[in-house]
Amino acid sequence: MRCCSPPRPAWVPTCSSSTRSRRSTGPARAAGTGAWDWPPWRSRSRSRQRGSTIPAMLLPDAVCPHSTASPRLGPRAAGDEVHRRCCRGQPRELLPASCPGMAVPLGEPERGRAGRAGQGRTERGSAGQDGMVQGGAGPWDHRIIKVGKDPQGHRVQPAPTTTITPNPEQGAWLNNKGAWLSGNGRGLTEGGWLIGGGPTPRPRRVPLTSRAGNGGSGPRPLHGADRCGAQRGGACSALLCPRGWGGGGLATAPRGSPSPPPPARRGVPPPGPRVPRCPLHAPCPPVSPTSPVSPYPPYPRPPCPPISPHIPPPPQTPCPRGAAPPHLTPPPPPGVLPLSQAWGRAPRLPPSPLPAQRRAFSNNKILVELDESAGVATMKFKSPPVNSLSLDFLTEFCISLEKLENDRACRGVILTSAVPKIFSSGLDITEMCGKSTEHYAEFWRAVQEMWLRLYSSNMVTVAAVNGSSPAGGCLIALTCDYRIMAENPKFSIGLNEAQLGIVAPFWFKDTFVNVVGHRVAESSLQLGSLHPAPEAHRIGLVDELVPEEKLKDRATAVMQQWLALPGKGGTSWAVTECRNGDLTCVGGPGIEAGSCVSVGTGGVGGWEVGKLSKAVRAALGCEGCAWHTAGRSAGCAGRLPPAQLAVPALLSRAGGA
Ligand SMILES: CCCCC/C=C/C(=O)SCCNC(=O)CCNC(=O)[C@H](O)C(C)(C)COP(=O)(O)OP(=O)(O)OC[C@H]1O[C@@H](n2cnc3c(N)ncnc32)[C@H](O)[C@@H]1OP(=O)(O)O
Repeated sequence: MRCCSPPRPAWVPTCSSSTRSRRSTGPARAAGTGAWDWPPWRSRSRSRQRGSTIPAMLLPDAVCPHSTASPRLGPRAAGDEVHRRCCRGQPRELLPASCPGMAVPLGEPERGRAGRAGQGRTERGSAGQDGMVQGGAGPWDHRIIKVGKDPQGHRVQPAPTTTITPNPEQGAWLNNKGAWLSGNGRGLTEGGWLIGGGPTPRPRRVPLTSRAGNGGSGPRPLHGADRCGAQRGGACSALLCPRGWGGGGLATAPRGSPSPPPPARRGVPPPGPRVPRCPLHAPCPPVSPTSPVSPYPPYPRPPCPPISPHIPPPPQTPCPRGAAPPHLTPPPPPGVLPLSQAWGRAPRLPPSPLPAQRRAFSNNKILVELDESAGVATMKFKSPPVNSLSLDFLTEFCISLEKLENDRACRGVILTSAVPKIFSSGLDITEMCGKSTEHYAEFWRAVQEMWLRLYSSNMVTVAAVNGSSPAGGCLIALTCDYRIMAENPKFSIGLNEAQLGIVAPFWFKDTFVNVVGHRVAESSLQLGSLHPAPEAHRIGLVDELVPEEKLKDRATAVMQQWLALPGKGGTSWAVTECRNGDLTCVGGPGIEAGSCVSVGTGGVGGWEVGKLSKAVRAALGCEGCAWHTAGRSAGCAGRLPPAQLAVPALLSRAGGA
């Protein structure tokens, strides 16, 4: 129930006050032009000011005192009355849809009343009639559309069908009847209609049936499961509560639907397909038709707890290990990667005396088996024929890794392949040609994220290389703490990009240099060498060779050795950032950002995406910063003064066992 009632944002004005403030700020006309220079109700700017993106247009009319008149007078009459009483004959185009004066859908007989809205700016044709609607002076001068036709020139249905022409730059929308709409893409209101949309304009017509929910005082916020705030980690705004908000659901009209479905009675779902109820929220208790319960939701309402999308909320029982379970740890601030949570994890626990517990989860590309008693997971690549690193693979890799990061039972990961003779063939070449620029960007972001997450993992990472491992496959192995390879001379490993006529990105190169040293890396990269296993061992590219059948056992033994070390048994590292010429610790595993050794001024924020990428960019761009790991330093560490180079070594592990 708590989650079903929609929140009333603290800043939301009541209808009357918002009407007042709108009037007080007044829709100013540009001098001499007669055009409205800015719609004063533009909720977008209001929302921005208040740090919210919820447009005022989505305000509940429940907060409008006028709405009390609605049951008595009926929606039309109430609308007329309020329009006269409060809105002082303002052109309808300039009224917010949350005003009950707009309760009657445009396109109904009232339409004629609106007349012109600003000389020379918008001129409303009758619905369905072709005619020009053009912008006048003002920010939307350029806007010219045809009444009765959509932007593609297709003829559209007469009113109340609405075609929306978005102007993302201005945050304003124009319909085919010349009325300005306001909103931020999460929902647009026009009279008795509420038009769904997304940040990318996706015109959908949704007849507003929710008026029935409170006696018909005006438009209701649209809610669909796809818009549930809780599903995006925010507060739920589910409006499907039968206690008043929308009468149990909003029907979604198919495109071009000629008319809205008949209004529903309060508490009775309207006909038509129902928007699915938010699966994250408990259903509201049934409300009897005669229930004296207020149809309006109580507010302010505490926000729903942050819940990862698609993961059902875990039972909030005490953690058997005595520490706060991960889902009860405070959510990271906005813009902070969840990875940071892993840094703050409680000290490792000694191996459990209980019998070995194994868990496994799998996705299409990767099989993960977690031995809880050992605290070790094995990630097996299973993407035949060659485990190429496609976007899907990389995404699933990062998700699996993050799951393990956040799993308190897991302290180390062994990476290996379930495909015979191939560890990984590297980046999927088909992802790098014939695709859109956006796809390339997404793909490369995924490649980098894979590298960053693995390199910065809080867990011990061991690569059990049981097959060939060119290019990107080699990068995965290089990014681990330790590499064991099957001693099969047919298996080779290396950064062979030069043989393909491409250049290994500099962060591939840096990772390579960190492992094999400068000179070996230089010649190997220049030749694009793929080193057979024995040679790879000789040059230090892999740490040891073992017969293939012993690879798993050896990897497990190495892992135990690492995990037996004090502290987390993992790598110790910190991101350092250059500020005013000084290095500052941004954070690291078990190291609170800003609370560890810092050289120079203050600590900085933590694992914040922007800052991290800035640090990494700076590190890799040799701007005087370095991204360090204990025992290996990436980037341009060589340029740093010795004192700064010593910083990572000074970092002691906090929170170790
Ligand atoms: C723009 C800057 C980018 C810089 C960074 C680039 C990083 C990279 O990782 S680039 C990719 C580099 N990878 C390679 O060069 C590997 C090429 N592949 C091989 O050497 C071999 O395929 C093998 C040793 C991995 C496996 O050999 P084998 O068992 O004999 O299998 P096949 O050669 O017959 O291949 C089977 C099948 O898989 C396709 N394939 C192989 N590698 C890739 C790949 N990287 N991406 C996509 N697809 C790959 C291969 O084409 C075969 O497909 P079919 O012909 O359809 O059966």
